[in-house]
Amino acid sequence: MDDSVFCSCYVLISCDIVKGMSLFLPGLDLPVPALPAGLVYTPEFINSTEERCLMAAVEREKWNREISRPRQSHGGRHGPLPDWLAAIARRLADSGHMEEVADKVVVNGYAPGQGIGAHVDDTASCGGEIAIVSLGSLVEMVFAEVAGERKAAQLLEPRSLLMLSGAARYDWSHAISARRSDPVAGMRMARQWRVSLTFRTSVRRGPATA
Ligand SMILES: O=C(O)CCC(=O)C(=O)O
Ligand SMILES: [Fe+2]
Repeated sequence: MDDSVFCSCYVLISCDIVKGMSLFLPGLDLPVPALPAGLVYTPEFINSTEERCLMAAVEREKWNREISRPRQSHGGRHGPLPDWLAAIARRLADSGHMEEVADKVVVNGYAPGQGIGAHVDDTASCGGEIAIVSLGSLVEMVFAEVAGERKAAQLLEPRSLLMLSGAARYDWSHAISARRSDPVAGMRMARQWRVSLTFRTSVRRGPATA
């Protein structure tokens, strides 16, 4: 390889490592930041027909795509989950991905360029397992240790399932950068309209004691 090409590649790669981005570097034995414990990624959790049906169900919600990251809440204090979400919640438990059947779901819509800031999901109202099903577009989710410096990233492909529990749920924040493309195999992949379904369980509080 011409030295100047090698140098510019090396600088780009070094910057990516410093930023903690995920890398796919065939033939180069460079460290990739470790993912948080408790993060389990499953590609193709649903099939493409199911994805289309779920997208159609979501579209019935009449999204306002003009507002930043529109979202809809189902279940929990809003009542029982609609059938199309209850079926996925049941499948998450039956397939062993979740210990409990999720009773609430947030549906997030993202136009290209929209993201979600770094956060840890509310611990007072949500249990220890979070399941995110992605529809429509690939996106990179970034993770940052709350009481440390470590960072990591995971590509979320359409139809995938991301499970967060343990350290990944409580000790690391997760975020999606507000930008129009994501790094894939050394290239940039343009985002499309993306919808995520985030399944959680309500924390049930016992009766107050005197
Ligand atoms: O859209 C996603 O994949 C993540 C959503 C999320 O983190 C949340 O609603 O708390
Ligand atoms: Fe979240």
